[in-house]
Amino acid sequence: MTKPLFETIALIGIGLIGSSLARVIRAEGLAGHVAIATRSEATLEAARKLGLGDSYFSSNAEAVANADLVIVSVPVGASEAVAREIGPHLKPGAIVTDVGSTKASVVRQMQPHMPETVHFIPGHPIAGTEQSGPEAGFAQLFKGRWCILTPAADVDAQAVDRLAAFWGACGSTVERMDPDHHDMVLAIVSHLPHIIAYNIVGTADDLEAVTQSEVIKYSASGFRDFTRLAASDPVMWRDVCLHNKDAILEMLARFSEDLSSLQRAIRWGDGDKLFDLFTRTRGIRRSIIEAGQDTDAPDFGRNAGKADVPGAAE
Ligand SMILES: NC(=O)C1=CN([C@@H]2O[C@H](COP(=O)(O)OP(=O)(O)OC[C@H]3O[C@@H](n4cnc5c(N)ncnc54)[C@H](O)[C@@H]3O)[C@@H](O)[C@H]2O)C=CC1
Ligand SMILES: O=C(O)C(=O)Cc1ccc(O)cc1
Repeated sequence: MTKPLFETIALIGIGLIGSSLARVIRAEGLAGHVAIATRSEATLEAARKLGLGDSYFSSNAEAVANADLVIVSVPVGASEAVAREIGPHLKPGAIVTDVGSTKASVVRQMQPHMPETVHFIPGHPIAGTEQSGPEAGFAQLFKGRWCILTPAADVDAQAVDRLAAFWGACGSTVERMDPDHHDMVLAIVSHLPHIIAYNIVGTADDLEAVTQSEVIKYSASGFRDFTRLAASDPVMWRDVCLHNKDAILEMLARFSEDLSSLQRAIRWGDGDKLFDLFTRTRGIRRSIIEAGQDTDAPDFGRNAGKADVPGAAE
């Protein structure tokens, strides 16, 4: 039996991401001991029933006391409170990381509470679903996905390599990035799509009063895709919006400008403009699938040009 990557891992927060980590850590033998802490007693009890860890704590501070790796998996708005609690109890030499969907704000919230004796390396697995809670997790969640680490320039390189090796063992490919750059990129590829989904489903719900049950009755797959994203956890996404405010507002401004331009094209019957945009975006979808980034989608890459490929027929 090979030695685990870490003797003790503490998981703070045991929802979708924390419980998926617990499962992959167990499946891959990445820790000798997994300590779990979470805010509510009911969630801690659920984690215990699911057998996700080796020890369970109501106190975040107690859970981290002996840990070599601490992974904070809570809504980004709770990062400061957690860092304040655990800071004085961290073991010297420990690696402290998180999984939050925004990074600059997490650094601002957590860094001041980190003692100099620990290695603080923020992270973000680009992997998730619209589900939340400890029952929703699964060990394969991170497989074939990216994980972005945003360490400060002066962080110990060996500690960063060790954390990268951990994510690699979870099945992810690791990239390093500056926190502000991360926030700008994620604003367009993840945060805006969720905001647009919340908005369109909200608009349709408002229309429901006018159209009675037609919104549900005739909802086509396009609208259904939006409802999946719009079913994502309200606390998590409230916090993402509040904690990546600048980047999201900048991307929303760009988005609104482009939407106005599309609106004009429709109003003035500019079919060429519509056709050109729709052709360009179809190419983007295909290149994502060719790059193997969408495991649920039909494989345009292998079957390109064949008649039975959805969307390929002209
Ligand atoms: N859901 C997703 O698809 C993804 C989420 N993330 C990020 O992962 C983090 C966790 O998200 P999920 O696991 O989806 O959320 P979740 O709602 O499933 O779980 C959050 C957990 O944090 C706990 N918690 C809240 N405040 C706490 C505190 N002060 N101390 C200890 N525990 C506390 C809750 O009890 C719960 O167990 C968030 O920052 C989110 O932005 C990152 C990638 C994907
Ligand atoms: O469910 C989906 O489609 C997602 O986009 C999951 C997701 C949500 C938040 C993240 O920070 C990363 C991934």
